Amino acid sequence: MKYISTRGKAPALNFEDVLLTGLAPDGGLYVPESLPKYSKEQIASWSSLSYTDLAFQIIQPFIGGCIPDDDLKAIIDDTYVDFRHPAIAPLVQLDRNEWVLELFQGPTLAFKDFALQMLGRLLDYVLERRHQKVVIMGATSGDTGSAAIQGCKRCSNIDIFILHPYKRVSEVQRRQMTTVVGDNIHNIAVKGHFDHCQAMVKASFADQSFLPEDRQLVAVNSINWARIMAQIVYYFYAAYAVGAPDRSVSFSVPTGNFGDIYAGYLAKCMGLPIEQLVVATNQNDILHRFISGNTFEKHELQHTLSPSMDIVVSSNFERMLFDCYDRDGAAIADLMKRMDTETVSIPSTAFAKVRELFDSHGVDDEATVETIASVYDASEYLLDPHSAIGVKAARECRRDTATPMITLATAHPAKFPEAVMKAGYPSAPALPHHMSDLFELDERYEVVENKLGDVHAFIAANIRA
Ligand SMILES: Cc1ncc(COP(=O)(O)O)c(C=O)c1O
Ligand SMILES: N[C@@H](CCOP(=O)(O)O)C(=O)O
Repeated sequence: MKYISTRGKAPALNFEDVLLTGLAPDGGLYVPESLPKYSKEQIASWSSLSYTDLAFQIIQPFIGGCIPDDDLKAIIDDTYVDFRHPAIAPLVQLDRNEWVLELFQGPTLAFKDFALQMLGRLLDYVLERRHQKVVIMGATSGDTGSAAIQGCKRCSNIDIFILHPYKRVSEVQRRQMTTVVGDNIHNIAVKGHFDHCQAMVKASFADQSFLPEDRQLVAVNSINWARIMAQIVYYFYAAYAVGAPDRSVSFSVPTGNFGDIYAGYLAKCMGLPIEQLVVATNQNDILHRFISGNTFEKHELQHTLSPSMDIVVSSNFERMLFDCYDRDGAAIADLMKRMDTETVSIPSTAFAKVRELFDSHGVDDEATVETIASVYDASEYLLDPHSAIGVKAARECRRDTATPMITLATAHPAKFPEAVMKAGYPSAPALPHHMSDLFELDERYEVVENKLGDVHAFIAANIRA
């Protein structure tokens, strides 16, 4: 298996090299040169596998022989041992043919754990084998950061630097990052918003001269292909539970950086019968506006009750557009440049493909709170604000009620007490037992101006020899 850049000008890499990078040198994102495609019979043959056995079947072809099968199996098994539910990704029924897939049963209470607990183990394995040390630089709106720190904290070959927007993540999210002790772990609170943090990470891949000569940057954001790969698995797993592949299934996905829903799109390309893929956004609705009207226009970032999705520029949309442009790297490079500075529409043939693949809906704070309240009233099920956006969008976009509609519940409500209490829930939802001392632990983080030079200086001063 080889990986190529969406901008067509970078050398193809194998899995191990793609794991140890972020953006391609031409500024693009790596994608598999070709995807494995499975028949209905092949997909049916995996329907009774455990989560980890299914993960092995889905992931193994993407590794392209870089990791022996037995070692890969051990990594996958170990990844999910700390998940609190035996099903790993349990499905909960809200109504007739309406479900939520709980992706928050991992150690840091968000869907990011599915990929980042695996990424940490994959990196540890590969770096030990290569006797190599790397620097991780990641941007977070709250959830990627804690999952990445949790996944990488024991890796002696990694120094990890996580940038979060100062005062713009929930207190639980901040403490999940800043209370983890380790001289290889650094939290940087940038006086800006998530897009500033993400832009700094991307710019750093283009010029790594701030690092010592023997180090390279590795991404933990979903620009890293390995993140996407691990997220494909739960689409298959959930679909089996509601009758696939004999029956089609639809998914609604709370969307920010477009990584999670892109994994769903890949599952569909691999043969899973997916009827609808609903892109559910908050008020930062650039994707909803684009999908519904073919106008890509950046608005100012808005701070919402679903802060993890307070994102303007969605990294992974480029991977999607690459396919809609028949994998024309030069055209994507030009489009991306224009999307940076102008309002853009894409040619009707490419847009028709986008429309065929996705439905979308934008949900404001008021509707988010209403959805949390109405679902709780109807079924005593407490949604976090991001998952509530998914449920609301699913209800708005659903084409038929005969097809099961699964909303990805991307975070635990205890991470976002403000939104949940606005919806009438009487108190802050309890944190799971393993986090019960979160508010008693000391925090450590550095507040830094929104300047790339200041961030680089902090990183350079804190990399271990
Ligand atoms: C809780 C939560 N839900 C949804 C999302 C959106 O996922 P994606 O960025 O993969 O679109 C994020 C982060 O981006 C998140 O943290
Ligand atoms: N919501 C994310 C933002 C970063 O997205 P990623 O999936 O590209 O890492 C977060 O919680 O940090």
